Amino acid sequence: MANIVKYPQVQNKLFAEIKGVVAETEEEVEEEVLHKLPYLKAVILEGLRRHPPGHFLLPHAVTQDVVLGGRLVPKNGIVNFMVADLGWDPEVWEDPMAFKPERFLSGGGKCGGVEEAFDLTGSREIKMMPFGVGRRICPASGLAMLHLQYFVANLVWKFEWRAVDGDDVDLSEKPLVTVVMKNPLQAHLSSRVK
Ligand code: HEM
Repeated sequence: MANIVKYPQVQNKLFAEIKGVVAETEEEVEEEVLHKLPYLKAVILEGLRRHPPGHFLLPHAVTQDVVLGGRLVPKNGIVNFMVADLGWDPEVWEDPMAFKPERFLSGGGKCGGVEEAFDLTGSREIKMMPFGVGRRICPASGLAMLHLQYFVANLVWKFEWRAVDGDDVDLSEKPLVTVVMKNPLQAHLSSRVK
């Protein structure tokens, strides 16, 4: 939501996309239409890439000696995966620190591709892993994606979000159990409901 407030063009594009599939009189964006909103999904994916709630996975361990990139990880050795850094790798992502949902849409840049084809589970390739990958992937990743899409769609459908005058939204992060905003988002909301 902070990026949506910071970049009004993202919010306008999102609102226009929702308006294209939801009748103006509808109070709610229903779950059934979420699959018709590729830009919404791209915004959520970009949020998870740029600001993954966990900068590390749960610690994993190897059950036998493994050589990874020329280095030995000994049996029972603990491996930590640097989730945030993976999503910010300039070798993989063009202009990685910028918030550009278009990169998840067809032809949207170095990591572009048809949005539906983006492999969040990492079963084909791993470009980011906000939910982990493989056997220990977050079992609620589908539920989390559904809720993120549903809530963001409805928050933008029902309210116009504007930054507080003179306030450049500060995206600095603070690590707690998950990573949160260092300075919580402040915004002016106006109801769009007529
Ligand atoms: C945006 C929301 C969420 C994110 C980014 C997220 C991310 C993650 C990550 C990175 C892991 C560790 C994976 C690994 O170590 O390989 C994990 C594990 C887990 N998550 Fe989530 N999660 C989210 C929401 C949820 C929700 C809503 C639930 C429960 C309803 C949940 C339940 C779990 C459980 C039970 C595990 C442990 C799985 C295991 O160790 O086998 N997560 N999650």
